[in-house]
Amino acid sequence: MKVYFAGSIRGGRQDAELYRKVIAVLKEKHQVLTEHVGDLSLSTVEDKGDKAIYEQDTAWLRECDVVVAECTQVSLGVGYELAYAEAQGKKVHIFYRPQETQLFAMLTGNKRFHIHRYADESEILAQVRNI
Ligand SMILES: O=c1[nH]c(=O)n([C@H]2C[C@H](O)[C@@H](COP(=O)(O)O)O2)cc1CO
Repeated sequence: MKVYFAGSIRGGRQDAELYRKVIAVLKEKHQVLTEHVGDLSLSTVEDKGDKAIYEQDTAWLRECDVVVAECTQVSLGVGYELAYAEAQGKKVHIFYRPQETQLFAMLTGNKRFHIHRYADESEILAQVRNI
């Protein structure tokens, strides 16, 4: 499948190393369209231009088969992507660590989203292997 992985960039890069590992697991079976989200050297300031980022990412959201989002680190960009994916009728998996954040009702209350709670890295990697 073509996977759109969503994770915080300008919202904060505290989990960037985890995103990299999740993407590596996804790549064992799937094509990941957004590998840059797990790039530890990714700049959070505009380089290729925000318009280009928006146009590329929304094109990938239309192209993908499934969206996988890690939402522990709050990101408006990821929230926007989730709503865009829902409007496109895409399957959406959302992962978060409940011990660190109370996820938003607009996500956990949406029965079209598949919500996965996990405690640590080994748990999310095992869950992602089942996608
Ligand atoms: O440089 C970027 N490249 C990019 O692809 N994005 C997309 C992919 C991420 O899943 C999401 C992160 O949003 P934010 O930057 O608001 O945390 O937005 C976001 C940015 C920066 O906002």
